[in-house]
Amino acid sequence: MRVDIISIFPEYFAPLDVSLMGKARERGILDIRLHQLRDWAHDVHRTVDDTPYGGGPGMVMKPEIWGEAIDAVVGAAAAGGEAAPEGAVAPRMIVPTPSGRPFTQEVALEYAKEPWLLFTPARYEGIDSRVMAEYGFRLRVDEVSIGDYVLAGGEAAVLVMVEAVGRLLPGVLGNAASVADDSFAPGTMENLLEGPVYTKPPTWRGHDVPEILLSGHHGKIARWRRDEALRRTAEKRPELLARLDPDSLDKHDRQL
Ligand SMILES: COc1cccc(Cn2ccc3ccc(-c4cc(N)[nH]n4)cc32)c1
Repeated sequence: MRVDIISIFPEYFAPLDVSLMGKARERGILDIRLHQLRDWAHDVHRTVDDTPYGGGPGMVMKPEIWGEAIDAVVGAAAAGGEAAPEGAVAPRMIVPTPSGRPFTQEVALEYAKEPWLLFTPARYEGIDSRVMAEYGFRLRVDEVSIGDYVLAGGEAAVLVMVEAVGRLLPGVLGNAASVADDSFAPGTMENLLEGPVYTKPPTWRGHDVPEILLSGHHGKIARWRRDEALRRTAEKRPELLARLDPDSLDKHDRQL
């Protein structure tokens, strides 16, 4: 998967050089390319923002700069300037914003199927809306929110999304099963929160690991883990239980 990120703070993405994402880049599973938006600002101060039409606080990011940057990044492939990933003529353009559709595991799975993503994290009060209109159809623009709180810009949201999507790509996680066991992943534990996890020592500062986990009885362990997931979900995210397929709950589940 190719990932292009256009930002006035490309240094914000240094974390993508380390850990799982860093290894995925080294192994060629992820091809992440960073672009400094100001490289397409031609005035001496490399200005990327201006005052909002209609007045109001803050500044808005200028459409011309974004248009030139996106055309350069996307056009280079479309113009045959370089091999587009897996024949993709154009990327999916993803715009982080507080007013977007919720970014969920389902959306991460949707993005993980794309050969090429273009992230356009903004600053100030956002990007002139005509940019999303200009590329809406051709780049299948998706405006997404990573949560109901307001960040200072889109870069942190891009870090979150690249990690959530990157870990789903084949070969990135050592233990492929762990993706299938994710909370919110389709399958037996879907839409349930993770239960508690333990490792050695069996006792630590007077806290014992639940006996069942030391029993070696895999059927009972699986049952205990599902019970804990159901309990934790009922306690912390009851609304997720309402989304569960009733047929996926057995007699034992219903007794909890
Ligand atoms: C656009 O409307 C805004 C209103 C007030 C402040 C800001 C700040 N800001 C600028 C660019 C930007 C990109 C994403 C986010 C963001 C995403 C989520 N889930 N929270 N916050 C916030 C951003 C924007």
